[in-house]
Amino acid sequence: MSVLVTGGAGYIGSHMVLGLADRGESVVVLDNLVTGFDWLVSPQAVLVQGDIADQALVGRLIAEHGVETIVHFAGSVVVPDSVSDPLGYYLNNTVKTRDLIAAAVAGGVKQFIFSSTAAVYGMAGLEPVSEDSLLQPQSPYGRSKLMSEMMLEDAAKAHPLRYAALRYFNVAGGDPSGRSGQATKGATHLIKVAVETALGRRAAIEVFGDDYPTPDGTAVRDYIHVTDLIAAHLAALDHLRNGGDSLVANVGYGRGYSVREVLDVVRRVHGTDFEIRQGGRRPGDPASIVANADRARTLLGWAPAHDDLEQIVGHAIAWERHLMRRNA
Ligand SMILES: NC(=O)c1ccc[n+]([C@@H]2O[C@H](COP(=O)([O-])OP(=O)(O)OC[C@H]3O[C@@H](n4cnc5c(N)ncnc54)[C@H](O)[C@@H]3O)[C@@H](O)[C@H]2O)c1
Ligand SMILES: O=c1ccn([C@@H]2O[C@H](COP(=O)(O)OP(=O)(O)O[C@H]3O[C@H](CO)[C@H](O)[C@H](O)[C@H]3O)[C@@H](O)[C@H]2O)c(=O)[nH]1
Repeated sequence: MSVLVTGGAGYIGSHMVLGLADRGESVVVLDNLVTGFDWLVSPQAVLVQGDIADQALVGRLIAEHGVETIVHFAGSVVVPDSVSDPLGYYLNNTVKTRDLIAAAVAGGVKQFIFSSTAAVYGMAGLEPVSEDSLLQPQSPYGRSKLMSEMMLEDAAKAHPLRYAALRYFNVAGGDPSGRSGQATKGATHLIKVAVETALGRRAAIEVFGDDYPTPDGTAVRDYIHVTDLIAAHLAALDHLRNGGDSLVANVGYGRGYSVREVLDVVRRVHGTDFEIRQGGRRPGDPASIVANADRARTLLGWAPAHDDLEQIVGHAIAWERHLMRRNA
């Protein structure tokens, strides 16, 4: 009995592989290595290089490894890129997820855990959003993920498949013992870019927009430590294995930080100043998104252990130093 992790060579997926392996689970990773890295995959897992849309391959992996659960991270993840290449995002995130779900149903997979996103809410306002808040994605990325949620909901009604769609807020940081982190080339995520700038790998960081209706005018997000996010996946896996119902759940801390506040924390934790340039708004960006994650806490028993922006940034810095030594 194995767990199939798609996108397991990527940032978040590689942490899931570690979380599963640490529990003694048998893990198969399917990843086409478009943005992932084979060296990020724990040697305790089997890595298969291939595409999630290859239904014959997925069917073979399910049969050969006795896969009962698929945890689906593979996808395209950059909000502004989805604005310039919507059809590419709908193909990789929606059409190919449909193929993967079809292979899961055909192969008799029992449980499916899906990487959804806070981007499904869109213009959320400053109040924390719960799962039944208005779904109004502002970007093709958010829409591509919402459509995947809808497909899962319908497939689960028609077939013996139960699922958890976890809506992640902004994931950051790295494995506390330094085994994985974000290695994405040309990364666009705020904490990764800020840490690269603090370590002198970029000349400056640009703040996208200072005229949002937020306390300091810069956009507000709910940053969650990747290890806490993985704990929510492991809790969702246990919930489904124990016969629990399908669910959609937010995974965030319920506390928002503005871009300026995040940059202050990076400066403080790293102990140096770096150049910050003020720029205009980035297409597809909502002003603020903060989670109400009561459902994950009550239904899954999820209890975060790293809810501390300084710790998140500290782990991101430690990982970045590791990458610099590795590439030296
Ligand atoms: N990073 C965040 O803050 C965040 C927030 C919400 C949701 N998510 C979701 O989490 C998931 C993982 O994101 P990440 O930050 O680890 O990104 P990532 O780019 O590091 O990981 C994605 C992985 O999927 C692989 N992949 C992409 N398309 C594939 C395909 N067609 N077939 C096989 N493999 C493929 C890539 O090679 C990569 O290893 C994504 O679905 C993303 O939408 C991320
Ligand atoms: O160099 C930068 C990078 C980012 N930002 C700002 O920082 C905030 C956070 O941006 P990120 O790119 O780090 O993250 P997003 O909120 O755009 O999106 C991330 O979180 C979402 C969920 O909230 C999605 O799921 C998505 O996959 C993931 O990339 C945004 O206001 C952005 O404009 C900057 O000002 N400068």
